[in-house]
Amino acid sequence: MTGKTPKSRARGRGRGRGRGRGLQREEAVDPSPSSHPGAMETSDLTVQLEGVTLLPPPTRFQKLLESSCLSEPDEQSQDRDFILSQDFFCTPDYITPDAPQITSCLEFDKENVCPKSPEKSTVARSKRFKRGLSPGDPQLTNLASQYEPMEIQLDASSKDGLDQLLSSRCDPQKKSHSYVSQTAVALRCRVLPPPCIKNPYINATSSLHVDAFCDRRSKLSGFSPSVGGDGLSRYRTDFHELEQIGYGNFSRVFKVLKRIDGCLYAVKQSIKQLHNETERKKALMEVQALAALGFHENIVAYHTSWFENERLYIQMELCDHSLTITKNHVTKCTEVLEMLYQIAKALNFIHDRGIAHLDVKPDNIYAKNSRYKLGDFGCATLMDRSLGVEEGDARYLPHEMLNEQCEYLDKVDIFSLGAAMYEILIGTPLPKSGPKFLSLREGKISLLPGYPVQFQNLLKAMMDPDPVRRPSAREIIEHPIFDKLFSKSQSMSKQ
Ligand SMILES: Nc1ncnc2c1ncn2[C@@H]1O[C@H](COP(=O)(O)OP(=O)(O)OP(=O)(O)O)[C@@H](O)[C@H]1O
Ligand SMILES: [Mg+2]
Repeated sequence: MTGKTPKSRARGRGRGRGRGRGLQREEAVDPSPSSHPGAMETSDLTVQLEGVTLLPPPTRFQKLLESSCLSEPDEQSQDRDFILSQDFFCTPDYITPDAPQITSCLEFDKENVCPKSPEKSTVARSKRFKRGLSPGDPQLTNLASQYEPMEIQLDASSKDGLDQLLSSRCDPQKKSHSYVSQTAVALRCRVLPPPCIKNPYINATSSLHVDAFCDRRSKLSGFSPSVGGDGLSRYRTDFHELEQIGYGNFSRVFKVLKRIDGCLYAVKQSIKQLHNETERKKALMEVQALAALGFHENIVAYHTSWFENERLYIQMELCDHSLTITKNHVTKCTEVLEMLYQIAKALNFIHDRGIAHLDVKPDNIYAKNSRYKLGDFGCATLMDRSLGVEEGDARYLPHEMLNEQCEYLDKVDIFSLGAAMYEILIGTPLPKSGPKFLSLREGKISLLPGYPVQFQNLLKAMMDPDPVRRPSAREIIEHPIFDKLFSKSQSMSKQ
């Protein structure tokens, strides 16, 4: 970002608007211009902008303002309103680009104009063009000459499209050089969308999979890992980051405020840059699974995702916290039953759609308004094994998965859910290895005094060494133990 402090940015924006309006009021009181309208504006501008000092000699930019005002008396007041707005000089912080090279190629007259507002300068230039200048105007040529073209490397696939795009505007002699203005690059980013990718979790026969974009897919490589090539960070443009709320082996998760709708979300960001296509494809499996699944009240809701700076960003529903075991952890039996029931419903939903999660554990179960939600689909795969299998956290995996002899991927999730609930009940993290680790995989779980035997038997069945004998997610949610739980909660709500 720029070197501006947030405070200075906020002040700049707030005052700018106020000053613009203030000037209009002053002019309404005394509309008579002085003999030299340009000089009058310069002094007004100095007063209004306080900290921004206009030093002699006048800049080319000022000259442009003055001559424009002299040549167009009827548009004078409109132009002033526009130019004297502080917004003209300062880019709002959320659209200040991260990429420094763009700033350097657009900076001009650092002393008089807020130097870190390249995007606004570009916009302002086009507005001036509409209001008074024609393409052949020497003033415009003068101003444009200050903008150095930037040399960029073009890959073979994008070059064709870009050449077509620019053919009507480029000098044929210059075409042989790869000099392209920044505006053209930004334009290219808008006209050439990223490729469409097939979602492996959606049935191939589905009507959604008419291959409308197959030719585009084959021509363009990658998943546009550098969205933001026009210098804007989508993350910074769309969201205001509030705090980091979690991290895992692969990602950091932030609580963010979405600027356009004012709602809070969680945005998960990959820690490592995903340099090659294989890495990016693998990371995308998570969002593809979430998108293919759609909405379920016990699955963390997925909103959107994108690549930026070679990292994958996933915008999700914000939850309160995960069920990670902490010190002084106490959980009531009814709460654990509720968790088991709700996550079994999530598993039933995904298993019905042929997807296995393969990383069910307390860290990946989130609580929100006393509802429990399954998240982190980073290891999700198809149960028919047509996609690769990547195992999750070994502490919660059954022996058949660790021995890579796994036929029933849905039953892996059942074991993991049983192990996760067991861990929450005993209140201490499960072992990563050793004799205790092995005995748990042999179905030897110690008795839990104070908890109903029926419940303990259910957990034992879920962690059975034989995957076939483990109950399915549907069998779990239909277990009679939940009848008691719900009849109790119903009678409590009637009271
Ligand atoms: N939607 C969310 N709302 C609130 N907190 C979240 C959300 N998503 C993730 N978190 C927090 O961030 C942590 C890390 O997220 P996540 O498990 O998705 O990352 P990961 O790198 O894939 O983890 P792992 O190491 O398990 O593979 C979670 O344990 C949780 O505490
Ligand atoms: Mg996780």
